[in-house]
Amino acid sequence: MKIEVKGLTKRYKDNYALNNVSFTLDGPKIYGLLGRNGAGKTTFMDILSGQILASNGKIEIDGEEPFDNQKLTESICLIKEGHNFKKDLKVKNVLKVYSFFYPKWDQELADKLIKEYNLNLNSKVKTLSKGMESALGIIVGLSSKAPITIFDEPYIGLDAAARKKFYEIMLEEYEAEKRIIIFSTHLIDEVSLLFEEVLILQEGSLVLMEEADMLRNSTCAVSGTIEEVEAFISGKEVIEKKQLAGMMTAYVYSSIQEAKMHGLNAEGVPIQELMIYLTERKKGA
Ligand SMILES: Nc1ncnc2c1ncn2[C@@H]1O[C@H](COP(=O)(O)OP(=O)(O)OP(=O)(O)O)[C@@H](O)[C@H]1O
Repeated sequence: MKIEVKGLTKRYKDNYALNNVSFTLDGPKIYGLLGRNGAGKTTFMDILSGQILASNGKIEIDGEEPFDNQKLTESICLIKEGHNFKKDLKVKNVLKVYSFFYPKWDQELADKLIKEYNLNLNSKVKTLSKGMESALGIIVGLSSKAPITIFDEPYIGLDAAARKKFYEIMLEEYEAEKRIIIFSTHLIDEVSLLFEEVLILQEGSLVLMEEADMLRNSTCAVSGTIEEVEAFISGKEVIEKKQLAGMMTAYVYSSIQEAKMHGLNAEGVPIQELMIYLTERKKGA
């Protein structure tokens, strides 16, 4: 499916949650949607999933707008942190409701994940712990097999092992059947290796949209003595530099290969650092 975002604007009184944002997500990929608090990520995902209307501009999914369009929303599954399910429903009934709604629902996968996450089908949602409720959201999101699956901080309360399991299963399922997965999170370092393309929002504007591999190849973390590193980064765009005991590490726009040719230690820059740098720079601009 193709998602075209055209001049998308959402205004709450004088506050622009999204301000004339345009981009296209073309085809199945795992997209990382990143940004600081209040950047407009949830607003974008709510408009995309047909839950709220834009103030101006629009989103078209294969040429159709999602708001009030049930046929289209059967292809979109949005899982948010908490607040996904009616509290009085039992787990098995939650699964039933979603299995009716999503035409490509995969019951076998749902059954497998219920076991993986140790959920009791007869428990009511209101009796689940935060982590268990998040697990149920993850189960619904993955089992929906919706061609556009959106996870908005889906794992509040889930421990590190349970999150790792989620990433593994998500990747397995994605490899088995590709779809558009939009993943928004503040735990960027944990999950960034899964991203194929990264979008960064800041104060309602898009500040970066780039293939993750391209980002990894065009930036690097170099370390060595202060003199060596200073000489290498001179004239280059520097993201950040730190000194410790006569040594320096700098995050810089340059390839790992180039840094290594200068005899420096070099590795990739964490996408989280890049996000902080780009959003700070935008603020100060
Ligand atoms: N219903 C609303 N009424 C008024 N303002 C809103 C509403 N929803 C969002 N906003 C404002 O729009 C801006 C963007 O909010 P949004 O929730 O989209 O950001 P976010 O990037 O998802 O943030 P976070 O990472 O903190 O979840 C914020 O300034 C927020 O206060």
